[in-house]
Amino acid sequence: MATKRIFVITGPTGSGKTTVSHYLTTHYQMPQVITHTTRAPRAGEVSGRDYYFETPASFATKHYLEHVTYSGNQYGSSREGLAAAWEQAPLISIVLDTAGAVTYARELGEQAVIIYLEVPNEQALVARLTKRGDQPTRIEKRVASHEYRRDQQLPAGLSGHAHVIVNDEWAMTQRALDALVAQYQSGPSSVK
Ligand SMILES: Nc1nc2c(ncn2[C@@H]2O[C@H](COP(=O)(O)OP(=O)(O)O)[C@@H](O)[C@H]2O)c(=O)[nH]1
Ligand SMILES: Nc1ncnc2c1ncn2[C@@H]1O[C@H](COP(=O)(O)OP(=O)(O)O)[C@@H](O)[C@H]1O
Repeated sequence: MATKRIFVITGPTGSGKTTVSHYLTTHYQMPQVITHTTRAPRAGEVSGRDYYFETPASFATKHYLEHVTYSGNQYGSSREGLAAAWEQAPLISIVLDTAGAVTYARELGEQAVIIYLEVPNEQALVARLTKRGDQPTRIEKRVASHEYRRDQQLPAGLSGHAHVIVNDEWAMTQRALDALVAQYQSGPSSVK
């Protein structure tokens, strides 16, 4: 049985975390751990596929490995969700803010393969969020939030532990992801 690992996809809003997660699911059938949130669904988002959308009361009833407040909403990932995804395959993925990624690196050690995404040009990032359909007021609030500013830097707790991918041209990102999957499908490895 191959070693169980989790690809933890992190980075600021708009850096491409959802896009990368979707790519890993569609090209490598990598199950994604679905997390819980009290934020309202965006157009097209479905509960149980994108998130489990919760009320503050229902959010409080779950058992979390870690949970955070991000830009005024709560988010959390459960141990049960992790176990359920590993039942399906040894390589799974999750999308987290950088605080969650630090917790995973600390709790799971080498089992957590951290992928930190960045988009160096903020204007390009805002243009992507606009194209995604985010409301201008929502983008302003997000970009001004403490959590967004914090997630623009690789946290000290992940330094030497994260694979940094500059998500500028998608073809380059895809190549970096393909190389990483090949590396972990063929056995254990260290961060380069
Ligand atoms: N720590 C943690 N972060 C989460 C969890 N679920 C989602 N996030 C992160 O919360 C942040 C806000 O997510 P979202 O509202 O979907 O906005 P997005 O950044 O535009 O994708 C993102 O950085 C997500 O990666 C979770 O269970 N735990
Ligand atoms: N390399 C890329 N080039 C251009 N647009 C991209 C690229 N990667 C992602 N996008 C687009 O940018 C927007 C934000 O990406 P998304 O995956 O939703 O980010 P996040 O989950 O980190 O907030 C989406 O509309 C997505 O299609």
